[in-house]
Amino acid sequence: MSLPSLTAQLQPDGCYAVAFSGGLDSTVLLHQLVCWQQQHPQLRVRALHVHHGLSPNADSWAEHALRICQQWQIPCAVLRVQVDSRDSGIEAAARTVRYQALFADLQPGEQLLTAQHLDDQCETLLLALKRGSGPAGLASMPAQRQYGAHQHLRPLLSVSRQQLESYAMQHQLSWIEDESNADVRYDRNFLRQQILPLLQARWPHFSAAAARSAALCGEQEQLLDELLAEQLAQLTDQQGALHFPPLLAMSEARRHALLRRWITRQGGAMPSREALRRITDEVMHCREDAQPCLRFGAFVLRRYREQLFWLPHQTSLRQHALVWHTLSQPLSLPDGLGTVQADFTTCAMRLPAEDEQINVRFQAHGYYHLQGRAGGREMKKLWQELGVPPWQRERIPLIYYNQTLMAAPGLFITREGATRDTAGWQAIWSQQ
Ligand SMILES: Nc1ncnc2c1ncn2[C@@H]1O[C@H](COP(=O)(O)OP(=O)(O)OP(=O)(O)O)[C@@H](O)[C@H]1O
Repeated sequence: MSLPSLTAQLQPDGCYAVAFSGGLDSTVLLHQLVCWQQQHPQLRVRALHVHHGLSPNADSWAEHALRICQQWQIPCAVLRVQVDSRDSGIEAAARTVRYQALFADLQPGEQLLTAQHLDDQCETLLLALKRGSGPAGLASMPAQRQYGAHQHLRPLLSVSRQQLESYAMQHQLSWIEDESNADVRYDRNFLRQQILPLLQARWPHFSAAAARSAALCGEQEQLLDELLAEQLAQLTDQQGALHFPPLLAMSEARRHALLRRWITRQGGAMPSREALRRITDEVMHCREDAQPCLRFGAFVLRRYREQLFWLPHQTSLRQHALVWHTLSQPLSLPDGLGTVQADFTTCAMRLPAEDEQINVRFQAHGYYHLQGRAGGREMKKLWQELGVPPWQRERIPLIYYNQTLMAAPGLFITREGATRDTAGWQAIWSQQ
């Protein structure tokens, strides 16, 4: 079998890492690259095998991958991962960690190749139909996508499994069969073993036609992406918050299209129609002071004033109190909040007295006078004036001397914390 698709998609002087499971598809892909490299010695190819540790055979698969690569004189790395299937099914969890490991191992300028084929694409489309997906889901797998700084290509997407098998026979390739592929309790295997053969027997071009439908859906989605990109950029601020009032004047279709793109850009999964309706009804239309919060897996959607926020699920740090013993050393904050450190080149806050201990807490109540402002205010009012959303108020490090609030780094200094002489410091909060 000749594979024009490979040479059409790849560069003869490119730098490629093949995700090599040792199964039929990736064995054919790797073999083609090895042959192609003989004609184009500048082509750089290596193999990456992910060891999931899920099957008792995982070690022997890794050994097989290494053996084949040694035979073909291709560098091969085995990447060991741990699959945690608590949040999603085992297949989805394995896929997530697999791609994380593969992309993390890529070198600058290297592109990732995976070997999904036409029948995989057809199965993906049928699975998307089963879930009731919209055009983005029905678009199935793109032949090419950008992932961070790297390209991910699927050069065999238009090649059928039967073609791959003939190629493997012709070149006497050996490959491994994952025993779990026979288990029809998995939806994909059920389609592969029991449904697709029936469809193919009746309509031999079914997979190719389904893949064409997927590509057409992908094209529509891309067009919408392009048409909506400018408007989405105008509505989104640098932190990713979405200014939503204009969405309420739009048709439902346009509002949903913008919300979907905003959510996926923030790292969320594609929301259902029902979820989008709830966002409109329960979050955008609710009373301003209602503090709505919708949970989506590991994320929450919140509203503050006229903006929507898509945030990782975060805990309140109200109960935390840390003692800052040595000002010359940065103080590490809990829950990935970074550090606070002292800057003695700026004289903003007074230094603590002998009997005052510096501590950092994450809550404040009561009435305060701030430096540089006339009159005092309730803490709640101060946060409102500063435009700090309620959920952030319990995650901002506050500097206290004993029981008295002195400052919120970068936001304010209280009258008690202000310095009246030339000695002093300021607290800097670094959130990396
Ligand atoms: N253990 C592995 N090590 C390296 N690459 C792998 C491994 N498993 C799968 N791959 C790569 O991913 C491709 C798709 O494999 P498979 O069809 O089993 O994945 P999947 O779980 O259905 O998910 P997806 O198709 O979305 O990646 C393979 O052709 C191969 O390139």
